[in-house]
Amino acid sequence: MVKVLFVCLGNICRSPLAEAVTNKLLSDQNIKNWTVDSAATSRYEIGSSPDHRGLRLMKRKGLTSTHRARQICHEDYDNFDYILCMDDDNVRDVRRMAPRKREFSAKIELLGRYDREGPDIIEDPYYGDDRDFEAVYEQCLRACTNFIRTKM
Ligand SMILES: N#Cc1ccccc1-c1cc(NCCCN2CCCCC2)c2ccccc2n1
Repeated sequence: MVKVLFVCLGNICRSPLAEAVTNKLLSDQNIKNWTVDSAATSRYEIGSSPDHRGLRLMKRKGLTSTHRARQICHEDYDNFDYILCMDDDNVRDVRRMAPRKREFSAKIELLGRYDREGPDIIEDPYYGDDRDFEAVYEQCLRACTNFIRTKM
């Protein structure tokens, strides 16, 4: 049983895409006992569906998402084994928002570190276009594929 939380700034572009990619990879490999979720460091888009550009890309790739944006909370730090962030600002904010009083189980890492062919950082495509969302998808596909392989 692996429990992984993907995190980005608004939880409508990068992290719900990483969540959808991971769910598809697990389903295609008939791996059942994983928990996959995503969250935001900010409160910008709480309750929002994934960005329409991301939903369009998911449809093209045969992915689905019913996710609604939520902000990371203290329970996440013990409910998940891994909190995988998209960029260094996310890592900084996730560390800053962690519960102070106690140790917690989640390992906070950059998702891109699992992408051997690309950069460690998965850039925010919010002010970008479909090509930027495609680039985020390709990085997530490689990184999530390797993440699953190393945690099986
Ligand atoms: N901030 C930044 C930023 C900087 C560089 C590149 C992208 C972004 C950026 C901006 C967003 N919303 C616009 C600003 C939101 N308002 C900012 C001031 C407080 C009230 C809210 C995003 C929303 C969802 C997901 C990712 C986003 N990413």
